Amino acid sequence: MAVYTQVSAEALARFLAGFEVGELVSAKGIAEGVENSNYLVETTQDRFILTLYEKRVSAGDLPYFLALLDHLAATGLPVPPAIADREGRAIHTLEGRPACLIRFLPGVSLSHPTPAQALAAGDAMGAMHAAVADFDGHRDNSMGQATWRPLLDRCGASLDAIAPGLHADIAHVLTRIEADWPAHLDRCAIHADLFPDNVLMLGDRVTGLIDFYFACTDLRLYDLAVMHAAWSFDSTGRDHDAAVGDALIEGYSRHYPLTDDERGAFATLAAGACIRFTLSRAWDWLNTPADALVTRKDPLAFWRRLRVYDPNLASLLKTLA
Ligand SMILES: Nc1ncnc2c1ncn2[C@@H]1O[C@H](COP(=O)(O)OP(=O)(O)OP(=O)(O)O)[C@@H](O)[C@H]1O
Ligand SMILES: N[C@@H](CCO)C(=O)O
Repeated sequence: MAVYTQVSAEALARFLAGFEVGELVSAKGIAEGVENSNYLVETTQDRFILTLYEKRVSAGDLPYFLALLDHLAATGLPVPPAIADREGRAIHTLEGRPACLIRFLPGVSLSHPTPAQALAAGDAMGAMHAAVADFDGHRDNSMGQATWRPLLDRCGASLDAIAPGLHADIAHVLTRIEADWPAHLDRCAIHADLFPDNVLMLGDRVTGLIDFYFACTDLRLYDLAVMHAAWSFDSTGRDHDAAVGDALIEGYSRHYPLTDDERGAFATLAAGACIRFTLSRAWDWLNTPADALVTRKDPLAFWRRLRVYDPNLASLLKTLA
């Protein structure tokens, strides 16, 4: 589960007293997620999400994330803005961590999206990219393509404890991706982590896009490639559901039809997404104490997806053959 920082009832009641949100009724740690500590907070007026930002979110980036959320919310997209306190401040410190009180959105995140749900989610991503056309915030991608080689080096030979030969295999694939990376494609503010657990839905309707804490300026189509890799496989990365992947692209294409150039680059972008999540998960796998209150995610689940995005290369790798 992801509650790294415990918040006492007393500290939470004091914190909420600074807002016009009513009195604390209950607070529960939320099990989902690996990055930040999240609580579902109920007051006499409403429900909220309290997020305490942990390892990968730096306090200095919060103004960018909150400005992006405000911008998207103002265009009518279902994203949760942070609530300002009586003095107009949305960014706080609680139990020593940067913290925000966030509007609660209805809906549930799906474990097994259908093509109809993927169509709606792809459409929502397209609408989000259209909505940032006049957003002037900028943030470099702290987990972007240029960071993968240094992260691979930091993980080092320990990767072979996850699967023998993994370090050499990732290095090999990364060399190919670096050579083919389509850096000339359009850039804009992207979500960069729009997994099924970051999309809330009711039936086939998107009711929330959440967890913008990797948002950054990067290739627009890389966002769709991350989504494709995250949505159209089972949790082990072995089974690919092409209908879900196609539906995502179809929904997205209502806003931005893919050009031939973009179609040609898509597999490289998706293979890049596989590397990004293999490496971040591997880093966590190797560096999270076994008794931590968080479920480590399997790095190989993203690595296996390469069999779909680059079957020829995958067949040459010791860890995938
Ligand atoms: N604004 C919101 N409205 C309703 N539920 C929310 C909201 N924000 C977060 N949640 C709930 O909290 C869970 C964890 O939130 P979130 O995905 O932001 O955590 P995280 O640790 O950053 O996760 P990740 O591992 O995906 O990066 C979500 O799956 C969802 O159930
Ligand atoms: N969505 C990511 C966690 C954020 O880096 C994963 O599933 O690995």
